[in-house]
Amino acid sequence: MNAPERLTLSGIRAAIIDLDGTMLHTAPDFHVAVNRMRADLTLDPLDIGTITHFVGKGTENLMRRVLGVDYGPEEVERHFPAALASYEKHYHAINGDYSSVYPGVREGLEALKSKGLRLACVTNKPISFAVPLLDKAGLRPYFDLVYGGDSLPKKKPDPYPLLKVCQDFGLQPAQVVAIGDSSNDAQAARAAGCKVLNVPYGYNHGEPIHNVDSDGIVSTLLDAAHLISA
Ligand SMILES: O=C(O)COP(=O)(O)O
Ligand SMILES: [Mg+2]
Repeated sequence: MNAPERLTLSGIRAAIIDLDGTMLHTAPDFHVAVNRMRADLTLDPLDIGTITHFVGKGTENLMRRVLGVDYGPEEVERHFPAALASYEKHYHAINGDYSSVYPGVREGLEALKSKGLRLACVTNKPISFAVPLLDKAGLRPYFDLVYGGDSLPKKKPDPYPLLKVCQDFGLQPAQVVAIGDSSNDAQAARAAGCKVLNVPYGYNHGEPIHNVDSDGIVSTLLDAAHLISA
């Protein structure tokens, strides 16, 4: 990995930006919705740190992990449909109410746009959660494309969503940089042949982001924009 101060990425025409843990601090939304679901199932609440470590691989995975705290694999599957229905209802009801936009996000998106880059948001969050959240935060207008975890046949860390964006934009993967907070984003980008930058402030499954193979760690999206040129 290059030292951030010497890192530059040139020949970049588009950026693919992750949502949870990269643009928005959504952990408090997950915390509220998961615990309302758990209350419906007469389960005790979990602390925010435990829930946050389970975020990143989509809603179905999150449900299995938060049920797995109490149940073995068979019981998890038995309770899964009720848990998912309850969680979706509660998440929709509070989506964005407890979230905040991280510092440097708006400025970073502005800077990337002013460099002439096209922007896509690729998240493992379901699309029916992702678009209203981006709208509420005022970030939706920056993006030419938004793909959720259920928009395409495969989700990150599979490279498919990133390759789909490259194809949609008519660009080679080497002309595209992915920016995200987790190993999912980095693995998807590496497998697609895209460049990748990580931010250190998000949710990397409770693991240090420094162990993830990327082209560099940037402290904000604005710092990322400063390193990128067309
Ligand atoms: O909802 C998730 O599992 C994480 O979503 P992300 O891909 O935006 O980090
Ligand atoms: Mg993320």
